[in-house]
Amino acid sequence: MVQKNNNLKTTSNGEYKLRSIDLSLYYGQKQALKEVSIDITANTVTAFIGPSGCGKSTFLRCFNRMNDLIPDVTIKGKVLIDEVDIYEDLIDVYEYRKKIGMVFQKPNPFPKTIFENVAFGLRINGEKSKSVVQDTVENALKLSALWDEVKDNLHKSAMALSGGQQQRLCIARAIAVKPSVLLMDEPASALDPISTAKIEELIYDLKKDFTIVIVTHNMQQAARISDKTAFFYMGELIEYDLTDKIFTNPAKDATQNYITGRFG
Ligand SMILES: Nc1ncnc2c1ncn2[C@@H]1O[C@H](COP(=O)(O)OP(=O)(O)OP(=O)(O)O)[C@@H](O)[C@H]1O
Repeated sequence: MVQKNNNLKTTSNGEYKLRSIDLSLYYGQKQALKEVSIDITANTVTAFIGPSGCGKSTFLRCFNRMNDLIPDVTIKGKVLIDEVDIYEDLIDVYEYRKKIGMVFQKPNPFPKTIFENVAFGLRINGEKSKSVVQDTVENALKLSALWDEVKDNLHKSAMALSGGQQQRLCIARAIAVKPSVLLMDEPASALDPISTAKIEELIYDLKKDFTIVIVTHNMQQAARISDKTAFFYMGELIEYDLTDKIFTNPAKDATQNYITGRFG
């Protein structure tokens, strides 16, 4: 059973791992995010919920500057990681992206062995020590609750794994380079219920070491695994609070209507 942390620190700015301040984002003329401000505490799970097209994924992608890759995007406001504004011109995007791991909706292992998938980021970072690579791969696979299933097949193709195993492999690949933040965009929506349960347990375990932000359409999932929940609607952050509060006694009618299935 997932244990929630209902005593999250929310007082002083210095305590937050991730923040956005009045963040607006436009795709061309179309405004997809409207002055979104949020503070996320380290070592918590935060769920972004809301109807399709409300801006959840766009907002998630602001935290690793993935929207920079999309032409004609304009971003106003601030995004801070460890109190550093990541949209400041001087920041080294390559360096700070190492702090952020990302897991996508569909598992996307490389057509390489299981071992090489997890070792990939270390190799890119120039790690030469065989024993460091070996130990890191093993630890990442253990943290991702995949080690026991793959330890005898590390040099077989990752493509032969099941969808759920592939997704845990992608989590292992993301955490092998020791980010401090894990962004997950509907990481279980393409998986069967058993694999989904494994990913949910894993997310809960990983928050000891990582700050996790997850976009999900599955409200039961948000209720089960997250400490705080942010409800978005039409590009606005409508309500952000402890998950138990959002799902039992939300402050806004729109949140209430959404969680009770009245729209979305
Ligand atoms: N690359 C893009 N170019 C133009 N518009 C985009 C782009 N990506 C998203 N949008 C638009 O921005 C708005 C927010 O989209 P986004 O994908 O962030 O929403 P979402 O809440 O994650 O939706 P879903 O739950 O369906 O994934 C939508 O109107 C979408 O059409």
